[in-house]
Amino acid sequence: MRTSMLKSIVRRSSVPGVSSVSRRGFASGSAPERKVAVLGAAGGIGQPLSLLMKLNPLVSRLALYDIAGTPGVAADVSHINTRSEVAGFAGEEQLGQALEGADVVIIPAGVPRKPGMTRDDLFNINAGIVKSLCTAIAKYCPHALVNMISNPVNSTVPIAAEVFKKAGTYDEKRLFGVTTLDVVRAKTFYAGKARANVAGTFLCLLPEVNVPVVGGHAGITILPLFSQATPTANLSDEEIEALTKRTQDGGTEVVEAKAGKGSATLSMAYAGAIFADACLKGLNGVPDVVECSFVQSNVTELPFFASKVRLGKNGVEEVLGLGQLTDYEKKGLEALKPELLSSIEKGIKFANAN
Ligand SMILES: NC(=O)c1ccc[n+]([C@@H]2O[C@H](COP(=O)([O-])OP(=O)(O)OC[C@H]3O[C@@H](n4cnc5c(N)ncnc54)[C@H](O)[C@@H]3O)[C@@H](O)[C@H]2O)c1
Ligand SMILES: O=C(O)C[C@H](O)C(=O)O
Repeated sequence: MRTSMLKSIVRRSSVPGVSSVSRRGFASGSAPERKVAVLGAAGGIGQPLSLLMKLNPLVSRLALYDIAGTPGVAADVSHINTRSEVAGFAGEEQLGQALEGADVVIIPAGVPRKPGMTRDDLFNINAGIVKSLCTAIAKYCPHALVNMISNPVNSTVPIAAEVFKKAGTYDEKRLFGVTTLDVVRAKTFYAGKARANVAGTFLCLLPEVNVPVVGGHAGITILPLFSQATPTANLSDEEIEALTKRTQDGGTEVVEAKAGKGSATLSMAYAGAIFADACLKGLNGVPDVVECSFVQSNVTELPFFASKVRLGKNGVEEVLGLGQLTDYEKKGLEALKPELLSSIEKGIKFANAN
């Protein structure tokens, strides 16, 4: 009775990008056991992200960790009648337990921006938080796929890589900077201009919008490739420029609208849930799972770079190239490199100095 009820709820789940796996071949009952840990689970992103991961039929165990507040979040989320068992962990002494056996660790821990700040202004606080969390990941779940959300992503991912290298656990295939929100924004803004269907549905015959976003995750380092957007649309240079700028400034648009009460949380939770779902699908052997992510890369001369990545049973299966760029995009690519490199180097230096 309980199992059939649960299956029907999972089938009915309508979170875009989350329920599709059960549609694509894994009945909830046959999906492998997967533990997901959310670090920073009591925060603005952490809470809705925990909810979305609870709705994901691919998750069998959900560990919610924060410095405080997680028992309440876990109790609340655990009453939702979906597959996963939920446990809350609060305080450093419980971090190991939260991480043990995790297949995917999602990190939205750290302070958000206020108006007037850049993401790099968060470095001083968030670098230390990420470093200590990654030290624990190296100890308790060295093979987990790590989805880094904490800003500045352009630096926190290199910090994580250095921590894992020092611990002897680094596997470049398992470390991801989550840039999915840039893609989500680019799709939304493009669909508005191109009058396309913003997200695929069963009932709509129009193709779903897709826009690759490459580079990094801050200001001009965010480079949407609207020349590769699908479905194609006949947009003017001015329209492409405006779309590019709006995508690059999407985070700031939310920070200013929230007027001191933080940055994007709900859209980020949605984006984080899509990316974690893609990681789980890859681990489970679903073919052709491709998402943009900030990973160790040879696509440019920079050691880390966001581009399309094929996900598989070991994490990154293939880092895909940039494809054909327009002159405008080539200019954007060259312009972003110095800033992105300096953020990467700042992260590496921090991890090795402290
Ligand atoms: N990658 C992206 O696209 C993206 C998008 C939005 C926000 N962010 C970033 O995500 C981070 C979190 O944003 P938010 O709005 O959820 O902030 P928030 O302040 O609402 O929540 C952060 C949570 O992290 C927790 N935390 C702090 N130190 C911790 C530690 N050592 N271990 C575990 N948890 C800890 C806090 O207790 C809090 O609950 C920020 O750095 C923000 O800039 C990234
Ligand atoms: O803008 C921020 O500070 C948060 C996040 O990186 C975003 O893009 O919304």
